[in-house]
Amino acid sequence: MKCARACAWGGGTIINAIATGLGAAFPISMRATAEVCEAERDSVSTYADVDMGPVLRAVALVREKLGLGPLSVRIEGDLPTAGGLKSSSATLNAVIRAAAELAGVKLDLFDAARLNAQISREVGISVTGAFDDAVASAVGRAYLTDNFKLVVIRELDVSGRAVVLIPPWEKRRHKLEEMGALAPVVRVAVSHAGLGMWKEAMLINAVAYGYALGYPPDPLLDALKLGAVGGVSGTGPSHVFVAEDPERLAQALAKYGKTYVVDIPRGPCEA
Ligand SMILES: Nc1ncnc2c1ncn2[C@@H]1O[C@H](COP(=O)(O)OP(=O)(O)OP(=O)(O)O)[C@@H](O)[C@H]1O
Ligand SMILES: O=C(O)C1=C[C@@H](O)[C@@H](O)[C@H](O)C1
Repeated sequence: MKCARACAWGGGTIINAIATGLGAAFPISMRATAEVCEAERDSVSTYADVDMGPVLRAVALVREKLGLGPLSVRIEGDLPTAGGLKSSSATLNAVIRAAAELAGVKLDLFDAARLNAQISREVGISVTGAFDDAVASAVGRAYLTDNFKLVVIRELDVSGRAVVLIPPWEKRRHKLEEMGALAPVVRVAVSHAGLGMWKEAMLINAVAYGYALGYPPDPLLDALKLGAVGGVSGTGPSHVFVAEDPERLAQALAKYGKTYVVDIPRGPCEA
């Protein structure tokens, strides 16, 4: 039986696309790796404690699109599935890249992300398709994207290191009406990102979505006081901050939950 392996990055939010359809994300150096093998029937195993229904449906769609038979998929990695860290985008990117190799299909990383967005909408693991997350995860760079048109608007120059905070708060992704109500503010973030001003965009986004989703503002305020930028990632509860002195910030935020210092990759994940 032939097998292939590929990996993809998790990520953090600059602008959550749920309110406007336009979003931006950057990669973080936590990954999901997929080993995909020809098999007698579809199966998926993973390191994560997640509902396997959506990923199984996604694998069936990936192999249909690539003209493959049944697949056994094993997902490994260090990317937490706490919510907000783009674990579904990374998992699906890793599966798509490995399956494409198995099928002998040359798939450009942006096209892999497009397929990811189409499938993630179809199986219901994202609202907009999360093309912003999928591109950052596959290409390993930060971009502003239009998730409905599946186009990249521009690259954003995000580099250095980041702090991931995973607080013990429940997910609030069902608050679609609240997120939509903040669209006028999120459009201001999009205007800034369009000019390359991603730090301003990230702060406006964090304040808007933090408010709409009702997360406590304390981690964001503490991070701002220490000169970092960031806030809630996606719909949370994870928060992500880009910081000059990430060790100091991680220490300051440890009272809110688990913290990790991560790199911001500058290229695709290599398995
Ligand atoms: N590490 C993983 N291994 C296998 N399947 C996964 C993994 N992460 C996500 N999935 C699949 O995607 C579905 C949605 O997961 P989840 O909502 O936690 O994604 P997420 O990307 O972490 O969330 P967010 O969009 O908030 O960052 C899961 O039910 C599962 O089917
Ligand atoms: O479900 C979605 O469409 C999205 C979820 C979050 O990750 C967002 O950050 C992303 O921009 C869009």
